[in-house]
Amino acid sequence: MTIDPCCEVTKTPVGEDAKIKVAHATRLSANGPIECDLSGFHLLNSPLFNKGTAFTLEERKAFELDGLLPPVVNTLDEQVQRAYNQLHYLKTLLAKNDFCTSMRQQNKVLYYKLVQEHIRELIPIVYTPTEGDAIIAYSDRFRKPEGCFLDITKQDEIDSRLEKFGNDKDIDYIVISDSEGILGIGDQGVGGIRITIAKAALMTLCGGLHPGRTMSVVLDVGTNNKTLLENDLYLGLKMPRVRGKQYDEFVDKAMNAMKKRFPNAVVHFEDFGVTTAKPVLDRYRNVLPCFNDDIQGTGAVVMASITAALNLTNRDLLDCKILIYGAGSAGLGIADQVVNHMVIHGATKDEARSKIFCMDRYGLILKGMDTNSPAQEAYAHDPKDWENIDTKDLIEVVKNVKPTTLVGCSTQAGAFNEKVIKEMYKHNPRPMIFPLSNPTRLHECFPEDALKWTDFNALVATGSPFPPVDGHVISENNNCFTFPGIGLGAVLSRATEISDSMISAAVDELASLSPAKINPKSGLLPPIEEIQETSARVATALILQSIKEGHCRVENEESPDGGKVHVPRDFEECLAWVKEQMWRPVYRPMIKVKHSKKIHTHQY
Ligand SMILES: NC(=O)C1=CN([C@@H]2O[C@H](COP(=O)(O)OP(=O)(O)OC[C@H]3O[C@@H](n4cnc5c(N)ncnc54)[C@H](O)[C@@H]3O)[C@@H](O)[C@H]2O)C=CC1
Ligand SMILES: CC(=O)C(=O)O
Ligand SMILES: [Mg+2]
Repeated sequence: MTIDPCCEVTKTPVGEDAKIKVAHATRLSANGPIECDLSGFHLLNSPLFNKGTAFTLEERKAFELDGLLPPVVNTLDEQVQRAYNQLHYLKTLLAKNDFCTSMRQQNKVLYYKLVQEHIRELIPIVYTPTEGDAIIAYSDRFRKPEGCFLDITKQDEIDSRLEKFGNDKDIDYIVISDSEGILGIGDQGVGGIRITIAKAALMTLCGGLHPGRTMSVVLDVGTNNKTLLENDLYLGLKMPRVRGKQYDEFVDKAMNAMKKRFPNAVVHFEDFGVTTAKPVLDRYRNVLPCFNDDIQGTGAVVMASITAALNLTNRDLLDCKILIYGAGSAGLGIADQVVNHMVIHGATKDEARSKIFCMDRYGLILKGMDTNSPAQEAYAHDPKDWENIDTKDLIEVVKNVKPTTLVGCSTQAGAFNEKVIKEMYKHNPRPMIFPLSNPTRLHECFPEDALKWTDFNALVATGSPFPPVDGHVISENNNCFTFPGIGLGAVLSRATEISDSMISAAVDELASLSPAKINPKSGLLPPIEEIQETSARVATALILQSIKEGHCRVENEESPDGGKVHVPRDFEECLAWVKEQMWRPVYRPMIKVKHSKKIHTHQY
């Protein structure tokens, strides 16, 4: 059985005699027929190849499906309509999430088409916030495994477990988590596999990566979640989370094995714990192409929202003062991204850092506090400037900083209360207020309140989706606006690394797409309905920057037509090159072949 997204077949006959001429237009061509050597029940049970009632009469003959399907042949649109009707009978969000999961396991094209057609309604079901509840309930609601489970007690099996997903050039993108800091719901043990599946699915939905070429991996190192440990049905390792040297060695073995087996894959770190996320990123970012979504993806989307808000209100980047409430992975990632961006746009590092104020559970981060992590110490302010001020009190800190931007990534629901917001508004006529803590119930404030308390002058963007408030669109300030484009760009350029300046280029591109410059009420970020176009543009900006920096490897590769791959330097031409390689949920004609060139067992 094979799927070779590199192969574009120019003729479209079905059957074993089909004369197949392969014309490689681009490395990942997303059009044309695909080869398949499955038939009968095996084919119907293969989510990547299954078309269900949409198999044509010719395909039913060629693939031995006669008698296994009712006689009517449906179009994809008809199937989507039927699936959408079924979804509507379901009463709870979790039941809808289950329905979508099982559809993804049956028929990928139909799943992605359904979600794409109803993206605003369904993204909160297949991603945050509902996915968080599905992760909490993973062991209780488990039906069918997806993804790759690497187990700290079975380290000699790492490679053989990865091998089941292919070889060498089979995988473009790996999402990996150790599950310690899932969304805002903490340590979820083995259930964290689902965040890697959800993020990989968004790479396809939003970033156009082929669903058979992404991979989801959980590192099971135990859990400190008491509820899970006490649950008889818990499916992961029932032991306390392993830390320190043993943990580091396990991560190291896993990363080396991935690099060896899938040398072209980009690695996306997701929802590691606050003490491991940054060290793991720092350890591997020069070893293989990788990024941490919570740190860099979130930093990038927040920086883009800040830029869009500044453009809207004619303010300068260097006039910003940013108060970050919750200095963990996301908070410090945002701080780092703002500093990088300011430096790229002309500030010195010290000047840029002086604009950032971080608060954590022990109050404003000041130099010499023994609770500071090394990453927090970089943003510590001089205690002399804060004498006689209660730095544990957010209102007092707001009063003294007079921030232009208030960002929440603390998981402290309601922390941005009326007094805090009104204090901010006193000093700033167009405050930027970004409560980012997921899921929705943990947001530091709700958009309706923030707008009401500021006479509708606040520029609000939130971590999870919210409906508009009195005609004001609330943008979802979620890393799903950046990681798909960053990942796609890194995959297509075959980036050797993902540098800060490549991410800054992505930020500028995303900010330039803000609809607020045309209509101030229409949100800081482009609508989710345009996410594929947005991701393609973000990817293009990243690729062009990777070329400037010498991080683009794809031009060393042989092009399918015999020469070397050439990436166009003109933005619009490069964008077309990117789009040509993006996978889309359409049924491609299928060619029956006897034997596959490659086996990807995970496609079954
Ligand atoms: N919108 C988006 O795209 C993203 C949202 N998030 C959300 O941000 C939140 C934080 O995520 P991470 O940074 O990954 O978690 P984390 O655990 O690394 O950081 C949370 C930080 O909040 C601090 N904190 C706890 N109580 C506090 C208090 N009372 N006052 C001030 N700080 C306090 C913790 O000490 C910790 O440093 C989560 O809810 C997560 O879902 C995270 C990444 C992306
Ligand atoms: C969105 C995301 O990555 C988080 O909440 O962790
Ligand atoms: Mg995350």
